[in-house]
Amino acid sequence: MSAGASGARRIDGKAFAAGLRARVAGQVAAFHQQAGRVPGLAVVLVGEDPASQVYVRNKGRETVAAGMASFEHRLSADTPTATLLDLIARLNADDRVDGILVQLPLPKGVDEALVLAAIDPAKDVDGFHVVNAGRLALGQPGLVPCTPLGCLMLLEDTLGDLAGLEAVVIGRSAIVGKPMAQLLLSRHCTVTLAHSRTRDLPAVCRRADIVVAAVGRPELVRADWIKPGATVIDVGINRVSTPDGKTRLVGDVAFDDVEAVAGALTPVPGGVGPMTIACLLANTMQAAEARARTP
Ligand SMILES: Nc1nc(=O)c2c([nH]1)NC[C@@H]1CN(c3ccc(C(=O)N[C@@H](CCC(=O)O)C(=O)O)cc3)C=[N+]21
Ligand SMILES: [Mg+2]
Repeated sequence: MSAGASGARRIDGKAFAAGLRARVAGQVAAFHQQAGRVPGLAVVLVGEDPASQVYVRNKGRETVAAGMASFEHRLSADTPTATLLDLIARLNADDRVDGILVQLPLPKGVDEALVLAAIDPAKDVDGFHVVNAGRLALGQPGLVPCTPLGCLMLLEDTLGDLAGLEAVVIGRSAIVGKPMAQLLLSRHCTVTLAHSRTRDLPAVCRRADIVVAAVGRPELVRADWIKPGATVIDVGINRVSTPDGKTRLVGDVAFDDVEAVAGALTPVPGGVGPMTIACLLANTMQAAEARARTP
């Protein structure tokens, strides 16, 4: 193979997500038959962050495409925490609503922890509530955060059984890194959760059969960090400026270099991002079925 030639399989998250959304759409149709209603997802957007507006629009479109009901609530950036808590209480009580997602980050001045704690854990399709985080930590069934769940699906589709593999997760956020580590542990990986204070991160990564990068640092992970043949999952979505004055999306992984060494890796875009939204729909379906069982 010539220098720089690609050795890695490109993991097609976009295609996998389309398949998952189609399977969810089938479950929605069956649920509609049995329950006489469709699952519903409420998305709450506070403020006018342009990236958040794009995500929320995409979520709404894909929710409807899967046959579910979509409820969007847009509030101004200066909305008091109490008003938001009031809305959450109404959504908790609304039987048409199976899933509630409050788009993060919330504007400064809103008490994020208080808002997330107010969501009924049975409707917490983001899996951010302490009850669902605790269930995941204890290995109990519950709602699992969408991004790490999507990463796990791609890993199992690529590698099959993950038992015994060395996994290094870079980034310890409550939304991705920590739940990712818990999920890999549940699949019997040997898990290292690395972060900004980790000593010799390249050497730690070189042990890994699986690297999940979730730090938000453009192209941090280089080719010489990767054991030949390893599977690399790139959670980063970084918008960077190019010399010609435009912007483009890059991940936390130096894709072109790592592609020559890795066994398989996800691109950005078209990797983990589409899986996040597909898993949100899957979680909403799961919440609807659980609520239908225990009204
Ligand atoms: N409560 C909450 N839950 C979230 O799940 C949540 C959130 N807040 N806040 C923002 C982040 C970000 N996020 C993404 C979802 C889809 C793509 C996605 O589909 N990306 C595409 C294209 C991206 C583009 O072109 O801009 C891709 O990677 O191929 C990206 C990012 C969900 N988030
Ligand atoms: Mg960190």
